[in-house]
Amino acid sequence: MTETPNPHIIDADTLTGEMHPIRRAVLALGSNLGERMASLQGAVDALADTPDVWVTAVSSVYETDPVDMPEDAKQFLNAVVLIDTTLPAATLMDRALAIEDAFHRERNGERNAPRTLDVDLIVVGDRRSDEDFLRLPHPRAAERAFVLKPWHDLEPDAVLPDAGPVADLLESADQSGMKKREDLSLDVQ
Ligand SMILES: Nc1ncnc2c1ncn2[C@@H]1O[C@H](COP(=O)(O)OP(=O)(O)OP(=O)(O)O)[C@@H](O)[C@H]1O
Ligand SMILES: Nc1nc2c(c(=O)[nH]1)N=C(CO)CN2
Repeated sequence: MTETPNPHIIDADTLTGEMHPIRRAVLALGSNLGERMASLQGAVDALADTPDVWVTAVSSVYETDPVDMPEDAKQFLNAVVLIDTTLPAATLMDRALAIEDAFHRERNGERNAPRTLDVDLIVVGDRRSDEDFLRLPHPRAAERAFVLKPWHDLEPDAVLPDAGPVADLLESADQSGMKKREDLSLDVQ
């Protein structure tokens, strides 16, 4: 499937018209509604099926207390996926939103609403962006244990640009309310 970059954003790569370099990206997945594992596995499969995206690692699955959500919000399953990609970051964002939509993600305009599937771009190579449509690095990743812990499991030496080593961020983050689900795992095709 060929995808068109979001017309509202002109990626630096798009302007050059050159072959895109391969970049590593870190994506965070979350689900707290419906068939949570099916949604997370579906997201991994959809990423793996995306042309010019190669899934290189998938973390363990963590069950986590909802953070900054309504009191009656249900527990999340969270995981992190590492990919290599030649897609421009804006195209990857479009793809992430399309994958969320495919899993019946309903948007009511509220941030932090319960969701069948959330696909967040945490970092995409050294790409920086400060648009509403795409902020990179993800502005709230540095304090989210549900992102940092599975990422750290996969890449103990990872660094979140502008924030610091993931290991240090994780030490400062609130890790209560999250536990590894040893009985669950995500497959990579
Ligand atoms: N790095 C990013 N990853 C995912 N979505 C992003 C990113 N930067 C900007 N967005 C935009 O944010 C919107 C999605 O917001 P959403 O409702 O999923 O927020 P949220 O998941 O509730 O909160 P949070 O952004 O804190 O995870 C989309 O329109 C998307 O284009
Ligand atoms: N535990 C947990 N809490 C959240 C999550 C999430 O994925 N897991 N996502 C949010 C908005 O993206 C807000 N709060």
